[in-house]
Amino acid sequence: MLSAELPHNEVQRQQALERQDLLDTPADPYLDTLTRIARELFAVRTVLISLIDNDRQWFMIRQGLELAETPRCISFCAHAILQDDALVIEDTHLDFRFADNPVVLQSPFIRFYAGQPLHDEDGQTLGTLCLIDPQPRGLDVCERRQLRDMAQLVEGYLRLRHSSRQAEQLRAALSRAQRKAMLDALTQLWNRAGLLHFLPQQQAAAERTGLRLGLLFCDLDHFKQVNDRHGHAAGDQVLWQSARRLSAAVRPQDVVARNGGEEFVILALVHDSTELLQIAERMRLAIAEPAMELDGAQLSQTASVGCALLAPGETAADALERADQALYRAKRGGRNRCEFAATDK
Ligand SMILES: Nc1nc2c(ncn2[C@@H]2O[C@H](COP(=O)(O)OP(=O)(O)OP(=O)(O)O)[C@@H](O)[C@H]2O)c(=O)[nH]1
Repeated sequence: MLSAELPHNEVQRQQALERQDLLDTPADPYLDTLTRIARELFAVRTVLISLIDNDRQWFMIRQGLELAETPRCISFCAHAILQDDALVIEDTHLDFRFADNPVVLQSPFIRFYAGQPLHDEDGQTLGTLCLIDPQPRGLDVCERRQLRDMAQLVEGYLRLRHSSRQAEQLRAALSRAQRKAMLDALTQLWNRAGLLHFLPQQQAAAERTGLRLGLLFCDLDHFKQVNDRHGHAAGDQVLWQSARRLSAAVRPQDVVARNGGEEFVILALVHDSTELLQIAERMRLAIAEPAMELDGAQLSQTASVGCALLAPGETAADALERADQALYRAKRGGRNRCEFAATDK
């Protein structure tokens, strides 16, 4: 195996990566969508947005791969960033640089790789948009152009995101180390610590804007059976897909967290209970349809949702508790349904 050399401008490249503040960030619903389309368009097992950090490659977005990062020394993308255009390996077994790479010899058994370098506005290479498959194959001229075009969309989106106010606020509020500690490794959503961090911020935003803070608890139904019947890895895949679907079902400024196990909590600013229940229903439907994909097989999954509006004078902890009780009612009432915790306030 041949590890990639460092780019001649590695120091500036790392600085650019730090400046963009892309490492250890939660999954982004728009990039999720784009890479999902790429996966279907190119009919490959895995699509990644991979960022090349000092000693690791970190997957900012991943479709069809469980790993969150790998050491840089075995990274294909570390080779790809040395090129101007895509690095395409049609069959890793025939390439001395990769034939005995652990990710070729073991899971995910990479045979085909195509990585299009991603540049920032100053031309620094941050990482790649890459396609991976366990079968050898090529990329024709048209597919190479499509990959280039998609990478351009990713680059454009990252630039816009970088300059957006939201990113500014996130950066101001959290250091990278803090943010990393608040991310759930399996789903790339905020974890419970993240949820508790954002709760007072969302509460303050509600007061500032005159909106109400809605709290939604979403729990997958009979999830234990998924693990029991299909195995823990399949359960993890269902959690991953559920996380993506829930993120896509709400607005980017809403907070989506994994509260633990198979329970998700969403914080959303809304006008009233009608709007909150619409979001709850959207979340329920997002899990139910279409069926979850499990390595070719399909699995029906439903979720129950309990929601509450933070009442005037109420603590966020009490409102969370009421939303949790509403979830309990939804479960008791037959599951695959939404319940709202009414108050007289
Ligand atoms: N695969 C996987 N399973 C998990 C994870 N965290 C928790 N679980 C499983 O989630 C299941 C939750 O089971 P229960 O609390 O009984 O709930 P349930 O089967 O979903 O039933 P209801 O919530 O009552 O509809 C347990 O089997 C846990 O082992 C995880 O990270 N990965």
